[in-house]
Amino acid sequence: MEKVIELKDVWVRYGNQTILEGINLELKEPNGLLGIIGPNGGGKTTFLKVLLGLLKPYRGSVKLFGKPPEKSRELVGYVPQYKGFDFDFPISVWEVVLTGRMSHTGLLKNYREEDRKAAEDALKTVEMFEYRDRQIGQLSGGQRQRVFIARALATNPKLLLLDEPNSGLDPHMQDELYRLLDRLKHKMAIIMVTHDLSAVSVYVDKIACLNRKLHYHNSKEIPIEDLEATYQCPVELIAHGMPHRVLSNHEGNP
Ligand SMILES: Nc1ncnc2c1ncn2[C@@H]1O[C@H](COP(=O)(O)OP(=O)(O)OP(=O)(O)O)[C@@H](O)[C@H]1O
Repeated sequence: MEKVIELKDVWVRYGNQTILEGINLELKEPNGLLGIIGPNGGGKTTFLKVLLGLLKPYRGSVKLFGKPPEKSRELVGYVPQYKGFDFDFPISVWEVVLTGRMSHTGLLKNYREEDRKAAEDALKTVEMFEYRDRQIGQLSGGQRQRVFIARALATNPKLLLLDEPNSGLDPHMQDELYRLLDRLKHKMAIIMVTHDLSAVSVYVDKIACLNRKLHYHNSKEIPIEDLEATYQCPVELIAHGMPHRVLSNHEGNP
């Protein structure tokens, strides 16, 4: 079976600042949830952009499903951070999800029956179909996030990338989000970038830490040295009801 992701010695820089340094990552399983943690500015969003083919490494190779990212776009769903999004922008839930099909249709108004069906299925998957005629600005933060996930699901991706999907959500909404991801991860591979270290310890199947360099051991266990190298400070592990672990560090979690 084709590997979901294969990165070999990937280096990325902005100007003369190196952001990603010698990244190697192999993800073979077609499903499961990988959490990527790391400090602010550590390169997590940059890393996702490399997977999406939006940024080209100056060294190294990137393959998704055996192909370069620009040839595997339709297999990848992306839920970016929407922190700059103007929620007064007049667009309905239905239209947001349909934009997820735009690479298929070209123009939104020309969508076909299969686009309509894909958008409907995606909204049903995230349990938001009954909200399809609402304006996006009329939804709660958790509901919006579900709609954006539906948008990413509208192409039936085999890999779903989420950039801090829990940010700005209250604990109850976060819980619902993680339960949704828990369901989705049986159908696709998911990578979630997050600062929520306690959620990572509970919900993900595997963890990677990123701060310029990526530390990954194809497991949920991260050696304390890797955590300290990533956060560049002493890290304390707190037992939190076996078998989960919660990390405590300078970012104040939990
Ligand atoms: N377009 C850009 N041009 C120049 N530098 C950039 C650009 N985008 C990001 N950077 C820099 O690259 C570094 C990594 O940024 P990135 O957004 O990937 O980090 P991050 O780990 O996602 O951070 P956060 O957790 O705060 O979202 C930062 O120092 C940032 O200032």
